[in-house]
Amino acid sequence: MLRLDSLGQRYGEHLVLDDISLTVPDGQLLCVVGPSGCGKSTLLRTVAGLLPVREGAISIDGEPVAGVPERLAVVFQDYGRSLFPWLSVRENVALPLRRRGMGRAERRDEAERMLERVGLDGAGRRHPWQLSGGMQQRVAIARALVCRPSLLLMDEPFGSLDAQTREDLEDLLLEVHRAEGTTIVFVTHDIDESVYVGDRVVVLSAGPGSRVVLDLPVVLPGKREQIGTRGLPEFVGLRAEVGRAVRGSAP
Ligand SMILES: Nc1ncnc2c1ncn2[C@@H]1O[C@H](COP(=O)(O)OP(=O)(O)OP(=O)(O)O)[C@@H](O)[C@H]1O
Repeated sequence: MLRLDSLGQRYGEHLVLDDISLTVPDGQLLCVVGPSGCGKSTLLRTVAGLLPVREGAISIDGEPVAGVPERLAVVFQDYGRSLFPWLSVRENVALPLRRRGMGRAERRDEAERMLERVGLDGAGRRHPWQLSGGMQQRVAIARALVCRPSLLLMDEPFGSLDAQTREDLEDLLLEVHRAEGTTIVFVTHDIDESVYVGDRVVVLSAGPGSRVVLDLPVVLPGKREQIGTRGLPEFVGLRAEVGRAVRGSAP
């Protein structure tokens, strides 16, 4: 469980986040949306231990966050720079397992299992630069999940992909989330995307000093599916509610 208690964050004198309190239960996929510059990435960077906690507290499974937490993985938008071009796809995915002291054969098997999970079985011997952007982001997701993190942070992970690939990866994320049960905090600009992938959507107000202005559970009937789900009256209603909160909080 991830817990934020009255979290505040600033860059020098510039207050970015103010009094953010949230509890994310195990296995939840939480989406965070808000106007540009409101502090979504700052929130993720703080949870990831990349920025010191200035006010309030963060804990993961009851342990206060101080430095980069052990069982945490992060996927950024910029897949092109997140993979090592000189390593094969399989070696990229297996890399985090080295630090765990896992033997070579076991590392290879685990990497192959994750590649299969993200629909890239057979691509293990290729290099990242031989793959499309969408395939590279699948590799980044496989690498993030290979250590079975207790928390996965995703910062606009599909932001630079074309619409079709983006939809494919949203569905892949839902599938992997169902199978692995990982707790995920997913930052996106895209209101539709937040309602489509989220179990819950949190909207931050415009800065300086962003706060939570909406905390909405997403309950949709049936299995999510791109065309059908987005046409449901429940989906349309939730999207409008999130849209109003984002627009209402914009400067
Ligand atoms: N390293 C930094 N030093 C100083 N100010 C920063 C730094 N990083 C971000 N900021 C400022 O903090 C505020 C929040 O930035 P952040 O990137 O967290 O917002 P965001 O909601 O993720 O934005 P976007 O949606 O446009 O990606 C902005 O005003 C930004 O200019």
